[in-house]
Amino acid sequence: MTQVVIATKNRGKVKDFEAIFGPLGYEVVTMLDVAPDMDIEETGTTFEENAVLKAETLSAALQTMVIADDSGLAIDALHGEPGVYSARYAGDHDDEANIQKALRNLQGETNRQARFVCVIAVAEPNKETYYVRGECEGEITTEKRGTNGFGYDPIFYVPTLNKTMAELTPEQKSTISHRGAAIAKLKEKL
Ligand SMILES: O=P(O)(O)OP(=O)(O)OP(=O)(O)OC[C@H]1O[C@@H](n2cnc3c(O)ncnc32)[C@H](O)[C@@H]1O
Ligand SMILES: [Mg+2]
Repeated sequence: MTQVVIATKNRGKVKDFEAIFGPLGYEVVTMLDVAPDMDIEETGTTFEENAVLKAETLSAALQTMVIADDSGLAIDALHGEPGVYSARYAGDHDDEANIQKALRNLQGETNRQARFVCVIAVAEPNKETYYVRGECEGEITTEKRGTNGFGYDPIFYVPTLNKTMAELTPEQKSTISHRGAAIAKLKEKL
């Protein structure tokens, strides 16, 4: 089976990638499998910078093609916060604390418009790195709903489906999500 190496340690993202690459006949391999002790510091100020950084660092270490995903939530009323800091907004990868901070900062706010952004970078030895970007529009709820997915999914409402991201199956999520949109663009390039 052909392997795709993803420079991530986020099990939620891995599930999203498997939902899309699995049916295409690819085996998804991640940093948890091939480089569990490696930590790539996300020093960039944009999703693009961080995605390229993660893909190129792991690709150089493994000398193989690597895909990386840098993503996050941009809330209009909070001027795009938490943005590239989505994973470490309130606590390092503490989804619950991050959600509570977002809800607290939006208390009494009527503008709930937000979008998920996903930039996927592809790095390969001796080739030029490239990236694609996907977005998904939604609204921040006032309380959590649903238990699927990860991160901010329980408070991200998708008006067209009348559900939060956490109320969707992984397959449903991939058809409308920022990650699904980015992977669709990626498939055209691979
Ligand atoms: O860097 P890696 O190891 O890939 O994993 P990470 O969780 O640190 O990933 P990011 O640096 O890209 O930060 C993305 C954060 O944005 C949020 N996020 C991204 N995509 C999401 C999605 O589909 N649903 C909910 N939250 C998401 C979530 O809090 C993630 O931790
Ligand atoms: Mg990260």
